[in-house]
Amino acid sequence: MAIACIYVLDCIFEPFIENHFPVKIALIGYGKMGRAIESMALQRGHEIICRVDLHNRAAWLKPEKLSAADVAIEFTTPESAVDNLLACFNAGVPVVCGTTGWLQRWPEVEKLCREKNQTLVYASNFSLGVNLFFAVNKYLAQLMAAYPQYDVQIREVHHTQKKDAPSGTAITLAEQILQRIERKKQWVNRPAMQPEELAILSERVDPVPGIHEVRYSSAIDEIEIKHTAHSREGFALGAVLAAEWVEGKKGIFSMEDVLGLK
Ligand SMILES: NC(=O)C1=CN([C@@H]2O[C@H](COP(=O)(O)OP(=O)(O)OC[C@H]3O[C@@H](n4cnc5c(N)ncnc54)[C@H](O)[C@@H]3O)[C@@H](O)[C@H]2O)C=CC1
Ligand SMILES: O=C(O)C1=N[C@H](C(=O)O)C[C@H](O)C1
Repeated sequence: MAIACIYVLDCIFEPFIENHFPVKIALIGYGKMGRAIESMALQRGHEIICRVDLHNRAAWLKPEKLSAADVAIEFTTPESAVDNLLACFNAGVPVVCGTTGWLQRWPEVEKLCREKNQTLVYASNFSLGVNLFFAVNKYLAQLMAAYPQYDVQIREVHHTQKKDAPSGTAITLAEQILQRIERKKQWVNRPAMQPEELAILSERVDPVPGIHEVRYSSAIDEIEIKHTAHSREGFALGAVLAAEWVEGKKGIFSMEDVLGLK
Protein backbone atom coordinates (compact mmCIF):
# COMPACT_ATOMS: atom_id res chain seq x y z
CA MET A 1 0.00 0.00 0.00
CA ALA A 2 2.76 2.47 1.01
CA ILE A 3 4.73 1.66 -2.16
CA ALA A 4 1.60 2.15 -4.27
CA CYS A 5 1.01 5.57 -2.66
CA ILE A 6 4.62 6.66 -3.28
CA TYR A 7 4.32 5.53 -6.91
CA VAL A 8 1.08 7.51 -7.37
CA LEU A 9 2.63 10.64 -5.79
CA ASP A 10 5.72 10.30 -8.02
CA CYS A 11 3.50 10.06 -11.10
CA ILE A 12 1.59 13.20 -10.06
CA PHE A 13 4.56 15.37 -9.08
CA GLU A 14 7.39 14.17 -11.32
CA PRO A 15 6.28 15.74 -14.63
CA PHE A 16 5.98 19.14 -12.93
CA ILE A 17 9.03 19.36 -10.76
CA GLU A 18 11.82 19.51 -13.36
CA ASN A 19 10.42 19.93 -16.89
CA HIS A 20 9.69 23.60 -17.28
CA PHE A 21 10.75 26.63 -19.31
CA PRO A 22 11.54 30.00 -17.72
CA VAL A 23 8.57 32.39 -17.67
CA LYS A 24 8.25 36.14 -17.07
CA ILE A 25 6.00 36.62 -14.04
CA ALA A 26 4.05 39.70 -12.92
CA LEU A 27 3.62 39.29 -9.16
CA ILE A 28 0.42 41.01 -8.05
CA GLY A 29 0.47 41.23 -4.26
CA TYR A 30 3.82 41.41 -2.49
CA GLY A 31 2.88 40.35 1.01
CA LYS A 32 3.54 37.02 2.75
CA MET A 33 2.52 34.94 -0.25
CA GLY A 34 3.98 37.30 -2.88
CA ARG A 35 7.39 37.00 -1.22
CA ALA A 36 7.17 33.19 -0.84
CA ILE A 37 6.20 32.92 -4.54
CA GLU A 38 9.04 35.23 -5.58
CA SER A 39 11.54 33.02 -3.79
CA MET A 40 10.12 29.81 -5.33
CA ALA A 41 9.93 31.33 -8.83
CA LEU A 42 13.55 32.52 -8.70
CA GLN A 43 14.71 29.09 -7.46
CA ARG A 44 12.99 27.57 -10.49
CA GLY A 45 14.74 29.95 -12.90
CA HIS A 46 11.87 32.34 -13.64
CA GLU A 47 12.02 36.12 -14.01
CA ILE A 48 9.89 38.49 -11.92
CA ILE A 49 9.14 41.49 -14.13
CA CYS A 50 7.20 43.44 -11.50
CA ARG A 51 6.14 43.27 -7.88
CA VAL A 52 2.78 45.01 -7.70
CA ASP A 53 1.51 46.23 -4.37
CA LEU A 54 -0.80 48.96 -3.09
CA HIS A 55 1.79 51.72 -3.62
CA ASN A 56 2.56 51.02 -7.32
CA ARG A 57 -0.58 49.29 -8.60
CA ALA A 58 -1.81 52.26 -10.67
CA ALA A 59 1.47 52.35 -12.59
CA TRP A 60 1.65 48.60 -13.28
CA LEU A 61 -1.92 47.44 -13.84
CA LYS A 62 -2.12 48.94 -17.34
CA PRO A 63 -2.25 46.76 -20.47
CA GLU A 64 0.93 48.27 -21.93
CA LYS A 65 2.92 47.44 -18.77
CA LEU A 66 1.36 44.11 -17.74
CA SER A 67 1.51 42.63 -21.24
CA ALA A 68 5.29 42.27 -20.88
CA ALA A 69 4.56 39.27 -18.61
CA ASP A 70 3.92 35.68 -19.77
CA VAL A 71 1.75 35.11 -16.69
CA ALA A 72 0.56 36.98 -13.60
CA ILE A 73 0.29 35.48 -10.12
CA GLU A 74 -2.26 37.25 -7.94
CA PHE A 75 -2.33 36.89 -4.12
CA THR A 76 -3.80 40.09 -2.62
CA THR A 77 -6.99 40.82 -0.69
CA PRO A 78 -10.67 39.92 -1.07
CA GLU A 79 -11.47 43.57 -1.96
CA SER A 80 -8.84 43.99 -4.67
CA ALA A 81 -8.68 40.58 -6.39
CA VAL A 82 -11.44 41.15 -8.96
CA ASP A 83 -9.99 44.47 -10.23
CA ASN A 84 -6.59 42.80 -10.53
CA LEU A 85 -8.02 39.87 -12.48
CA LEU A 86 -9.83 42.25 -14.86
CA ALA A 87 -6.56 44.15 -15.41
CA CYS A 88 -4.91 40.84 -16.42
CA PHE A 89 -7.78 39.98 -18.79
CA ASN A 90 -7.53 43.45 -20.38
CA ALA A 91 -3.79 43.01 -20.86
CA GLY A 92 -4.24 39.51 -22.35
CA VAL A 93 -2.07 37.94 -19.62
CA PRO A 94 -3.02 34.52 -18.14
CA VAL A 95 -3.48 34.81 -14.39
CA VAL A 96 -3.00 32.36 -11.51
CA CYS A 97 -5.12 33.58 -8.59
CA GLY A 98 -4.95 32.34 -4.99
CA THR A 99 -6.74 35.19 -3.24
CA THR A 100 -9.66 33.94 -1.15
CA GLY A 101 -12.82 35.64 0.10
CA TRP A 102 -14.08 37.14 -3.20
CA LEU A 103 -16.00 34.22 -4.72
CA GLN A 104 -19.39 35.93 -4.39
CA ARG A 105 -18.17 37.72 -7.55
CA TRP A 106 -17.13 34.49 -9.34
CA PRO A 107 -20.01 34.57 -11.94
CA GLU A 108 -18.97 38.06 -13.10
CA VAL A 109 -15.30 37.08 -13.38
CA GLU A 110 -16.07 33.81 -15.15
CA LYS A 111 -18.29 35.62 -17.70
CA LEU A 112 -15.66 38.28 -18.46
CA CYS A 113 -12.86 35.74 -18.72
CA ARG A 114 -14.81 33.66 -21.25
CA GLU A 115 -16.12 36.69 -23.23
CA LYS A 116 -12.60 38.05 -23.59
CA ASN A 117 -11.15 34.58 -24.36
CA GLN A 118 -8.74 34.91 -21.44
CA THR A 119 -7.12 32.48 -18.99
CA LEU A 120 -7.56 32.01 -15.24
CA VAL A 121 -6.29 29.32 -12.87
CA TYR A 122 -8.06 29.61 -9.51
CA ALA A 123 -7.56 27.48 -6.41
CA SER A 124 -8.55 28.15 -2.81
CA ASN A 125 -5.40 26.19 -1.98
CA PHE A 126 -2.46 25.60 -4.34
CA SER A 127 -0.59 23.10 -2.17
CA LEU A 128 -0.18 19.63 -3.60
CA GLY A 129 -0.98 18.11 -0.19
CA VAL A 130 -4.29 19.94 0.17
CA ASN A 131 -5.34 18.93 -3.33
CA LEU A 132 -4.74 15.28 -2.37
CA PHE A 133 -6.64 16.00 0.88
CA PHE A 134 -9.56 17.28 -1.25
CA ALA A 135 -9.63 13.93 -3.08
CA VAL A 136 -9.68 12.07 0.27
CA ASN A 137 -12.42 14.41 1.58
CA LYS A 138 -14.63 13.68 -1.44
CA TYR A 139 -14.13 9.93 -1.10
CA LEU A 140 -14.85 9.96 2.65
CA ALA A 141 -17.98 12.10 2.20
CA GLN A 142 -19.25 9.69 -0.44
CA LEU A 143 -18.81 6.79 2.05
CA MET A 144 -20.34 8.68 4.99
CA ALA A 145 -23.44 9.67 3.02
CA ALA A 146 -24.94 6.29 3.92
CA TYR A 147 -24.32 6.62 7.70
CA PRO A 148 -26.58 9.27 9.28
CA GLN A 149 -25.38 8.35 12.79
CA TYR A 150 -22.27 10.44 12.02
CA ASP A 151 -22.38 14.23 12.19
CA VAL A 152 -19.67 16.14 10.34
CA GLN A 153 -17.89 19.40 11.02
CA ILE A 154 -14.87 21.31 9.70
CA ARG A 155 -12.25 23.18 11.71
CA GLU A 156 -9.69 25.57 10.26
CA VAL A 157 -6.86 27.40 12.05
CA HIS A 158 -4.83 30.28 10.55
CA HIS A 159 -2.61 33.20 11.61
CA THR A 160 -4.32 36.32 13.02
CA GLN A 161 -3.58 38.53 9.95
CA LYS A 162 -5.93 36.47 7.79
CA LYS A 163 -8.69 38.77 6.51
CA ASP A 164 -11.38 36.21 5.60
CA ALA A 165 -13.22 33.56 7.61
CA PRO A 166 -13.91 30.81 6.97
CA SER A 167 -10.83 30.06 4.88
CA GLY A 168 -11.28 29.46 1.17
CA THR A 169 -9.99 25.92 1.66
CA ALA A 170 -12.60 25.21 4.36
CA ILE A 171 -15.34 26.45 2.00
CA THR A 172 -14.06 24.12 -0.74
CA LEU A 173 -14.08 21.20 1.74
CA ALA A 174 -17.63 22.14 2.82
CA GLU A 175 -18.89 22.34 -0.76
CA GLN A 176 -17.41 18.93 -1.53
CA ILE A 177 -19.26 17.51 1.50
CA LEU A 178 -22.56 19.28 0.68
CA GLN A 179 -22.46 17.82 -2.83
CA ARG A 180 -22.22 14.28 -1.39
CA ILE A 181 -24.11 14.24 1.94
CA GLU A 182 -27.75 15.03 1.39
CA ARG A 183 -28.60 15.46 5.09
CA LYS A 184 -26.36 18.57 5.16
CA LYS A 185 -27.90 21.54 3.34
CA GLN A 186 -25.62 24.54 3.96
CA TRP A 187 -22.42 25.51 5.75
CA VAL A 188 -22.34 28.04 8.60
CA ASN A 189 -19.32 29.72 10.18
CA ARG A 190 -20.30 28.88 13.79
CA PRO A 191 -21.39 25.77 15.70
CA ALA A 192 -24.35 24.05 14.00
CA MET A 193 -27.77 24.81 15.49
CA GLN A 194 -29.76 22.55 13.14
CA PRO A 195 -28.84 19.02 11.99
CA GLU A 196 -28.79 20.16 8.34
CA GLU A 197 -26.12 22.80 9.04
CA LEU A 198 -22.48 21.97 8.35
CA ALA A 199 -20.38 23.86 10.89
CA ILE A 200 -17.07 25.42 9.90
CA LEU A 201 -15.23 26.51 13.04
CA SER A 202 -12.51 29.13 12.47
CA GLU A 203 -9.66 29.84 14.88
CA ARG A 204 -6.94 32.51 14.51
CA VAL A 205 -3.65 31.64 16.22
CA ASP A 206 -0.15 32.95 15.32
CA PRO A 207 1.91 31.91 13.43
CA VAL A 208 -0.17 29.03 11.96
CA PRO A 209 0.16 28.89 8.10
CA GLY A 210 -2.95 26.67 7.80
CA ILE A 211 -4.64 23.67 9.45
CA HIS A 212 -7.80 22.02 8.10
CA GLU A 213 -9.69 19.16 9.74
CA VAL A 214 -12.85 17.28 8.81
CA ARG A 215 -14.36 15.26 11.64
CA TYR A 216 -17.20 12.73 11.56
CA SER A 217 -18.54 11.97 15.07
CA SER A 218 -21.04 9.38 16.27
CA ALA A 219 -21.98 8.36 19.82
CA ILE A 220 -19.56 5.45 19.42
CA ASP A 221 -16.50 6.84 17.65
CA GLU A 222 -14.89 9.52 15.47
CA ILE A 223 -13.18 9.59 12.10
CA GLU A 224 -10.96 12.58 11.39
CA ILE A 225 -8.83 13.70 8.45
CA LYS A 226 -6.41 16.60 8.84
CA HIS A 227 -3.97 18.62 6.74
CA THR A 228 -1.31 20.77 8.42
CA ALA A 229 0.84 23.15 6.37
CA HIS A 230 4.27 23.56 8.00
CA SER A 231 5.03 26.73 6.01
CA ARG A 232 3.86 28.69 2.91
CA GLU A 233 6.28 26.79 0.66
CA GLY A 234 3.66 24.31 -0.55
CA PHE A 235 1.22 27.08 -1.58
CA ALA A 236 4.03 28.93 -3.37
CA LEU A 237 5.29 25.84 -5.21
CA GLY A 238 1.76 25.01 -6.38
CA ALA A 239 1.18 28.55 -7.66
CA VAL A 240 4.46 28.53 -9.60
CA LEU A 241 3.69 25.06 -11.03
CA ALA A 242 0.32 26.42 -12.18
CA ALA A 243 2.06 29.40 -13.83
CA GLU A 244 4.40 27.02 -15.69
CA TRP A 245 1.49 24.76 -16.74
CA VAL A 246 -0.87 27.48 -17.99
CA GLU A 247 1.31 28.73 -20.85
CA GLY A 248 -0.56 28.50 -24.17
CA LYS A 249 -3.93 27.53 -22.60
CA LYS A 250 -7.24 29.43 -22.80
CA GLY A 251 -10.15 29.15 -20.37
CA ILE A 252 -10.75 28.61 -16.65
CA PHE A 253 -8.81 25.97 -14.75
CA SER A 254 -8.33 24.65 -11.23
CA MET A 255 -5.37 23.05 -9.46
CA GLU A 256 -7.02 19.69 -10.19
CA ASP A 257 -6.49 20.43 -13.89
CA VAL A 258 -2.87 21.39 -13.27
CA LEU A 259 -2.21 18.17 -11.33
CA GLY A 260 -4.31 15.93 -13.58
CA LEU A 261 -6.46 14.90 -10.59
CA LYS A 262 -9.83 15.40 -12.35
N1 LIG B 1 -4.79 29.73 -2.62
C1 LIG B 1 -3.77 29.50 -1.79
O1 LIG B 1 -3.06 28.48 -1.87
C2 LIG B 1 -3.45 30.51 -0.74
C3 LIG B 1 -4.18 31.65 -0.68
N2 LIG B 1 -3.86 32.63 0.21
C4 LIG B 1 -4.63 33.86 0.07
O2 LIG B 1 -3.80 34.82 -0.58
C5 LIG B 1 -4.15 36.13 -0.18
C6 LIG B 1 -2.91 36.90 0.27
O3 LIG B 1 -2.38 36.29 1.42
P1 LIG B 1 -1.07 36.90 2.13
O4 LIG B 1 0.03 37.07 1.16
O5 LIG B 1 -0.88 36.06 3.35
O6 LIG B 1 -1.61 38.34 2.56
P2 LIG B 1 -0.75 39.65 2.89
O7 LIG B 1 -1.65 40.57 3.64
O8 LIG B 1 0.55 39.27 3.52
O9 LIG B 1 -0.43 40.27 1.45
C7 LIG B 1 -1.40 40.86 0.62
C8 LIG B 1 -0.70 41.90 -0.21
O10 LIG B 1 -1.59 42.42 -1.20
C9 LIG B 1 -1.33 43.80 -1.31
N3 LIG B 1 -2.47 44.49 -1.89
C10 LIG B 1 -3.59 44.93 -1.24
N4 LIG B 1 -4.41 45.53 -2.13
C11 LIG B 1 -3.80 45.47 -3.33
C12 LIG B 1 -4.14 45.94 -4.63
N5 LIG B 1 -5.28 46.61 -4.82
N6 LIG B 1 -3.30 45.68 -5.64
C13 LIG B 1 -2.13 45.03 -5.44
N7 LIG B 1 -1.74 44.59 -4.21
C14 LIG B 1 -2.56 44.81 -3.19
C15 LIG B 1 -1.05 44.26 0.12
O11 LIG B 1 -0.32 45.45 0.13
C16 LIG B 1 -0.22 43.08 0.63
O12 LIG B 1 1.16 43.25 0.43
C17 LIG B 1 -5.23 35.96 0.90
O13 LIG B 1 -6.50 36.07 0.30
C18 LIG B 1 -5.03 34.50 1.37
O14 LIG B 1 -6.20 33.93 1.88
C19 LIG B 1 -2.82 32.51 1.07
C20 LIG B 1 -2.08 31.36 1.09
C21 LIG B 1 -2.33 30.27 0.18
O1 LIG C 1 -4.63 33.24 4.29
C1 LIG C 1 -3.91 32.23 4.34
O2 LIG C 1 -2.83 32.22 4.94
C2 LIG C 1 -4.36 31.02 3.64
N1 LIG C 1 -5.41 31.13 2.87
C3 LIG C 1 -5.98 30.11 2.05
C4 LIG C 1 -7.41 29.83 2.47
O3 LIG C 1 -8.13 30.77 2.79
O4 LIG C 1 -7.80 28.66 2.45
C5 LIG C 1 -5.11 28.90 1.93
C6 LIG C 1 -4.26 28.58 3.12
O5 LIG C 1 -4.99 27.84 4.03
C7 LIG C 1 -3.58 29.78 3.74
